[in-house]
Amino acid sequence: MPDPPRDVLHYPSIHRTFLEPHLPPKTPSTASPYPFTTLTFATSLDSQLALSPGAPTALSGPESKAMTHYLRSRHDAILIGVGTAVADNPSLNCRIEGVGGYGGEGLEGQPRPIVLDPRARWEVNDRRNDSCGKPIAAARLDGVKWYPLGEDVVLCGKMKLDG
Ligand SMILES: NC(=O)C1=CN([C@@H]2O[C@H](COP(=O)(O)OP(=O)(O)OC[C@H]3O[C@@H](n4cnc5c(N)ncnc54)[C@H](O)[C@@H]3O)[C@@H](O)[C@H]2O)C=CC1
Ligand SMILES: Nc1nc(O)c(N)c(N[C@@H]2O[C@H](COP(=O)(O)O)[C@@H](O)[C@H]2O)n1
Repeated sequence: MPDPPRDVLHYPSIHRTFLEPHLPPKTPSTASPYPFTTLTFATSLDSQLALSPGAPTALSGPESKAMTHYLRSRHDAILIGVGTAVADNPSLNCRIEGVGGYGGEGLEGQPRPIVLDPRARWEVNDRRNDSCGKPIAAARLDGVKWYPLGEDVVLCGKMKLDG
């Protein structure tokens, strides 16, 4: 088996046990028509998300970063806004040990990246396709249509753009 990439992250089983009640069930439930959604973000002590608008800022320490990637492994998709896509050019893959590309096979445990981009500001590059191999879906909200930019369609339901 090839060595995992150097940026592989480890998340201890004791922490996984603690998180389990807050995670989507491993067996999908049909009880709700809505997706199981988890909001995750890092803030500074003075409640900032970034040093300034558009400045990529690493706030998480190693344990928190590993937890974020474990959460990614337990969700089907990871959704960000277009400002974040433009500012950070994020990978949006999962780098926890055991997922596809990090000791696992194929795309196992890799979330699908989704960028909410109602005015088509984001210039798509191929970085995310390279990193996790899944097509990217960018959503335009006007007219409640969804425009897939890869081979797949991601259906997230209808959304209304105010104003
Ligand atoms: N520290 C952390 O954990 C994180 C930090 N960030 C940082 O946050 C900053 C960007 O975040 P945001 O300002 O939230 O911008 P954003 O552009 O990432 O997210 C806002 C989203 O809301 C949509 N939107 C705006 N008005 C709307 C409306 N009326 N109806 C429906 N959708 C609407 C926009 O199209 C956009 O997709 C960046 O600097 C990024 O680095 C982003 C994610 C996590
Ligand atoms: N968990 C967390 N900690 C931070 O300090 C952050 N700045 C973020 N930002 C979010 O993660 C994205 C970067 O993802 P990749 O590591 O490139 O895959 C970034 O775009 C924000 O959504 N998160």
